Amino acid sequence: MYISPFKQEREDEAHSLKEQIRKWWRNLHGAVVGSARVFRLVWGTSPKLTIGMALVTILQALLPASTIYVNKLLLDTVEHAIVRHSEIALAIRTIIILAIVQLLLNLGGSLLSTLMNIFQQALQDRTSNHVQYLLIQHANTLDMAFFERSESYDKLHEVQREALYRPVNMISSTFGLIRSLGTFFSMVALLVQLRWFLAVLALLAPVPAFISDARYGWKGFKLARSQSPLRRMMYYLVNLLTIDDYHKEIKIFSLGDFFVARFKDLAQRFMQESQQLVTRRYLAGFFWGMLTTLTSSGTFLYVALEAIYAHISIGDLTLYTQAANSVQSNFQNVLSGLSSMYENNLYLSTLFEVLEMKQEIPVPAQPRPLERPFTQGIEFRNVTFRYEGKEEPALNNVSFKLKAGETLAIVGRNGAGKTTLVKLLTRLYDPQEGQILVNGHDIREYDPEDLRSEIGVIFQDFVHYQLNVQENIGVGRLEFIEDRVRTTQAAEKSGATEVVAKLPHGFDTVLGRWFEEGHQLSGGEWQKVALARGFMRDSQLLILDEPTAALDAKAEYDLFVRMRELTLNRTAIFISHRFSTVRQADHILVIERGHLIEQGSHEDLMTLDGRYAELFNLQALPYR
Ligand SMILES: Nc1ncnc2c1ncn2[C@@H]1O[C@H](COP(=O)(O)OP(=O)(O)OP(=O)(O)O)[C@@H](O)[C@H]1O
Repeated sequence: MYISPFKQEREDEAHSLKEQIRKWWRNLHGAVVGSARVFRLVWGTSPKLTIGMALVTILQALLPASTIYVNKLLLDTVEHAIVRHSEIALAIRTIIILAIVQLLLNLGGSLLSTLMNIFQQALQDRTSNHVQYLLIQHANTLDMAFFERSESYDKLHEVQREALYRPVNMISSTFGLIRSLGTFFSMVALLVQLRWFLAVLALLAPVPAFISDARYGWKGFKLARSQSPLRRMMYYLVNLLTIDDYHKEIKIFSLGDFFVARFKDLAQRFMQESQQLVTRRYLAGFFWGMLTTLTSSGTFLYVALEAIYAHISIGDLTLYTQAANSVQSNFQNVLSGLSSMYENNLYLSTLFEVLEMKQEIPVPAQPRPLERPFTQGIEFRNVTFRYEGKEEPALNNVSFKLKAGETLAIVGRNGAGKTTLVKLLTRLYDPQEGQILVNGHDIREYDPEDLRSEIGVIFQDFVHYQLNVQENIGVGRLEFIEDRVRTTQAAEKSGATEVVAKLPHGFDTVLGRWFEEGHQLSGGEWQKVALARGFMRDSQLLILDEPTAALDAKAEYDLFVRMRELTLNRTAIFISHRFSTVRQADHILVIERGHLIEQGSHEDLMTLDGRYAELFNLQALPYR
């Protein structure tokens, strides 16, 4: 059967209209539910300020109708006095009283808007701090996998950009809505007394403008979402050019202009897309707004004619025109309040989405306590792990055992899967297949926090905390963050003592360049400080991911002399590309593209004459 494309289009339109209405309803419902959630959030920030705002709103709602009514009374009194000269004295007294009431109402109005500004600003600051607090507190409970998804960054970025001010916006639009509704109904009551049909007209005129505005609000949100990666890239470029860590390389490779040009390019694209939408939004607003203006002018003309024919008084005329204008503008406020609630709700739904995300690594209901000391070491049983979105496993069917108190070295080329093994052992991820046992039990039986507290890890890309040395080392064990004796001991173990000795305020020197009087360290010095952090813990398992990569030959030698003592009776794992380090381990794993291809002691592996022997000889070659 042939279906005319036009008919099809109309059917599509009808279908989409139905869909649209359904969507509208859903969105309106969402906005109301959303506003309840936001209200709880803002209330949680400051109940007093929220109540203050609510009270001011109610008073503000009733003010315009009162002012207009007093105006009417004033004009009617004047008209009476002009017509009937005999009652002039009484009229003057009434006018003075009414003028005082009007003055008080005006002063009251200014006072209320001043109070509103104060409450709103105070609530705004508190709420954005509160939201930021909730956000970092929640982010702290999320897993590594969450932080590795680009859409997580988009959402976090959107939340940081929008969700800090939107809750108070939402509340003020809700209160604004209540205020407009209050004023609106009081005005309608005034208006209906005179001519009901003008009230209806005033009601209907702003509807198209509202529909158009809400539609553009939705489009704006969709655009902001789709532009999120673009914005993040811009943000990243700003970071590249403003953070000291990157500056050196950018200067030497003369990359500055290149990145600035890229930023400019992106900014232009970004501006073009969003400006087009903003222009269309305001033009549509202007166009539909004209309808309201026309209605308002028509009303005025009609009422003026009614006054000329003496169907209504002069007081009625002013009441009528002011009330009609006010009904229109307040109805428009109600509708745009709804549309802005809806828009705010879209952005805030991302905040709640992030806040509702749950930790994916399951924690057992009744975790098994970890024994001290470990008696059974570590075992990987047929462990296979794939990163999200990757086909090839980063670790494929890996099995090995390590006795308690032994040292293990892991070698392999870049990207072989060494760090991944450590991440699995510390439960930053769970393997898809196989089991990891610590002290004879699957690590999933332990509380991840307990497990991690028994492990001291220093990753290859450790954090350069822009804090003082004491804290940089102390964060290794928070309960002793201020304990100078312990941090000094840890620094001795890692070789950081000589670094500290050179600093102007010793342990109290702030490291890095971000804060005032910050002192920058060299790569190897930072590594010694980070290592000290690892030694702060009296953990049963020490893991060092390329601990000597940034150390000079003497520092590396010293560290390993100490390491023997330090790891005595303690299980230790280190990842290293330096075979002088690796050969000292009790057990060595050779990993290649996720597979464990060889394992044993240095002597075993040299006798085997396989990949380990090949790599070892390759590294030894230049020294022969
Ligand atoms: N977060 C991640 N998401 C997806 N893939 C990852 C992630 N981290 C690592 N990979 C991939 O997993 C593989 C193993 O990475 P891993 O970091 O374990 O290697 P590595 O042996 O420690 O390398 P290197 O010696 O360079 O530090 C690599 O192919 C890497 O691209």
